[in-house]
Amino acid sequence: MTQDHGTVAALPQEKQPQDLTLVFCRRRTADGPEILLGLKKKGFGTGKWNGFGGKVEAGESIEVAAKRELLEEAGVTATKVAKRGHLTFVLDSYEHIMKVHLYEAVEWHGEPTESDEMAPRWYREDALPFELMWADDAHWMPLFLAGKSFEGEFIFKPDSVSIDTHWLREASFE
Ligand SMILES: Nc1nc2c([nH]c(=O)n2[C@H]2C[C@H](O)[C@@H](COP(=O)(O)OP(=O)(O)OP(=O)(O)O)O2)c(=O)[nH]1
Repeated sequence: MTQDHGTVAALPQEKQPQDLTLVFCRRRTADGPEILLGLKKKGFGTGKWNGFGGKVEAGESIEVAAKRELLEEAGVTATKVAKRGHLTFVLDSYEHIMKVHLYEAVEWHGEPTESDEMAPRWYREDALPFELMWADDAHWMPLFLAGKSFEGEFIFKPDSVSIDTHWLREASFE
């Protein structure tokens, strides 16, 4: 099935969408730009390096949820975030269709601190551990690091690890 934006497969009808957030902080150093990742210690995606985020709670705006998860998981307070991505993930191992709202923390403060969910660490942006991250990240992270905004859809193989089909394009969220 083909849709107007190039979708390569029909989404499974039996799954309901669920909104989640994902936030990245960046900093400039003498060695070049760095991005804050966290090693997920428990729950979905344990053992992977990722930005900080989680499920949007009932009655909560997506942006408020993004800031809350960053504070809960990394001890960092974002006073200004900018939406940079809208990604749909479909995995056999997850009961919902994931609608991940991806943000860059434009203004933030606080020293990243380990929580019970994530162990934070700064990575040079030219040396990211893609082999220890979700498979889709290698597709869209170059756009993120280049300052672009984007949307896309990733349908995983039955192993929930590798990607079966996907589309990705630049987008605007202003
Ligand atoms: N980079 C990347 N992030 C992903 C992918 N799939 C995926 O769920 N995420 C992100 C979105 C969320 O930030 C996080 C999953 O949320 P979570 O299960 O930790 O949510 P939560 O904190 O509310 O969890 P919990 O306390 O209720 O267990 O992982 C992916 O393929 N790539």
